[in-house]
Amino acid sequence: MKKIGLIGGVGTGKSLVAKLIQEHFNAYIIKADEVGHQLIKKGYKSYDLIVDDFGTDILDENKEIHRGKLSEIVMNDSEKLKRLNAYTHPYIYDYIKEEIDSVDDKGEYAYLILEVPLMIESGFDVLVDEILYVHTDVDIRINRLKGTRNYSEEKIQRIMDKQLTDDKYKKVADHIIYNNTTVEDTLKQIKKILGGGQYENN
Ligand SMILES: CC(C)(COP(=O)(O)OP(=O)(O)OC[C@H]1O[C@@H](n2cnc3c(N)ncnc32)[C@H](O)[C@@H]1O)[C@@H](O)C(=O)NCCC(=O)NCCS
Ligand SMILES: Nc1ncnc2c1ncn2[C@@H]1O[C@H](COP(=O)(O)OP(=O)(O)OP(=O)(O)O)[C@@H](O)[C@H]1O
Repeated sequence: MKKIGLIGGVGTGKSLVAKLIQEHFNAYIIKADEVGHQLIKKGYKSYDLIVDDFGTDILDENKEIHRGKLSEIVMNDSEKLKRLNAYTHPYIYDYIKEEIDSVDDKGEYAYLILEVPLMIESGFDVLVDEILYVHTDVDIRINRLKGTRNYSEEKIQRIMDKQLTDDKYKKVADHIIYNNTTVEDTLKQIKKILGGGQYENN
């Protein structure tokens, strides 16, 4: 099983690329964002660490962490973001490592796709064999995110400021996918990279 890490800044199209790979290839997908959302729920260690530090104002009526409120706090304060990362990343890493090992043991998949926005910054790259960077120009990302996720331009800019520059992403990438235009064009590039048709579903 080849393990491929998907990287790229907010809104570049990592989820789209993961979905296309899943539809067209024999691939198992892990999304670090979703693992992170699960592991900050009530009952997990990260929840306790976060609430101890940031207080109960970040909780909703069910005493779960309100991610929008927490995001407002940490995306405006690099020190606080660093602390949030320290409360979450080690647990996300361990969870993902275990999941990869278990998928590998079953031997059912040709590819493992790991989507982590902070792959390099957080050292998750040791879990994969190759890195695929999804690039989309900033103005296109802003328009897409404003349209589909209701993010404000300021929020998008603040998140981008906390992430690597395009040049740094490019430097660590084994492959680059340009997702500026159509989904069909992006799929064509994916097929070229994973290629051969050997593991294609159709
Ligand atoms: C800040 C939180 C609460 C915001 O949750 P929310 O549901 O609003 O956003 P979501 O998780 O979908 O993230 C949206 C995008 O923000 C960016 N982002 C998320 N966390 C971080 C971070 N720690 N540093 C930089 N960018 C980040 C990513 O591009 C991500 O795709 C949440 O992202 C979080 O708990 N982050 C810390 C854990 C983490 O780093 N997860 C990313 C995978 S390792
Ligand atoms: N080629 C494309 N054409 C049109 N819309 C696109 C294209 N690629 C992505 N989008 C849209 O842009 C938005 C961002 O894409 P996506 O969610 O895949 O990005 P992401 O890199 O996974 O973001 P995040 O870092 O926040 O997880 C989505 O609403 C998606 O539908």
